[in-house]
Amino acid sequence: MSTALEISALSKSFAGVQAIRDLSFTVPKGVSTALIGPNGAGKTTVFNMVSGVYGVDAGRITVNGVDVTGMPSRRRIGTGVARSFQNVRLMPHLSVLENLLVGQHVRASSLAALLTPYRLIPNHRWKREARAALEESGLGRWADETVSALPYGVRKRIDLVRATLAGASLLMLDEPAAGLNPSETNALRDHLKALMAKGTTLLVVEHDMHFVESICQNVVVLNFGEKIAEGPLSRVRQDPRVREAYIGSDGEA
Ligand SMILES: Nc1ncnc2c1ncn2[C@@H]1O[C@H](COP(=O)(O)OP(=O)(O)OP(=O)(O)O)[C@@H](O)[C@H]1O
Repeated sequence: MSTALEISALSKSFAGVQAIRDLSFTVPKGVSTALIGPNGAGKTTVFNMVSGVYGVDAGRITVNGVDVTGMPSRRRIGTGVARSFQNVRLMPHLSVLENLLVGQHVRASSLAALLTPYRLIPNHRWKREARAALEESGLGRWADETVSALPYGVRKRIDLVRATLAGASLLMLDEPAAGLNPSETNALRDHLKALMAKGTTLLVVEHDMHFVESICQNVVVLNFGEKIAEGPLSRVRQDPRVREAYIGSDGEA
């Protein structure tokens, strides 16, 4: 089975604090995976290294077979990885469609393509694709609405459409269910399942274990920057090291 993400012997410290220590794990294509662990375990640091926000002190990161370890953040999208942040990063004063078109620019193959005035071309290919992706996700009716006017759960899902339109086959989600009400959580879950059915692999940091269980086939557990367990959630939550790590933390495993 080919791999969407391979992390090998990764380490990172900040001013003497070892945030990640000799971490290795693999996300096979099609096996959506959750990175879990108590607060401060190092989950966000891993996300930041995979997306290129932080450099690594040691180790290697491979996305879809391409070594991205020293690659600038903006070039990593070309390898098929995209990240959705906990706080949705859409431009609030633009319409949904405009936000998606801004995201599409990362796909521009040349300066000429980048400068194409898509606003002046009513049926620009990117516009058609963006509308089709919104329709497919059941979000078509919001296409021309200003983002700031939309409910949070809808914005969150538009952010997913943005990431996948930009060509992501490995989608990293930072606490996707945080701040959503139950019906928004269900809509998000359905949306993610539809993306997975189309071949997207997820890497998720999430504290809601019911949500993790419903979308991830595998979990990797971190504690103090080290991997302490790996496997299906049902098995991992029985692991004595995992149970011990969560005692005294406000998390739930
Ligand atoms: N930019 C930074 N500067 C200094 N220390 C940092 C930085 N980023 C993370 N750390 C430290 O690295 C460790 C891991 O933090 P990280 O945010 O990755 O954990 P986490 O598992 O994502 O936690 P949470 O569940 O609370 O978000 C912590 O000790 C944290 O204080």
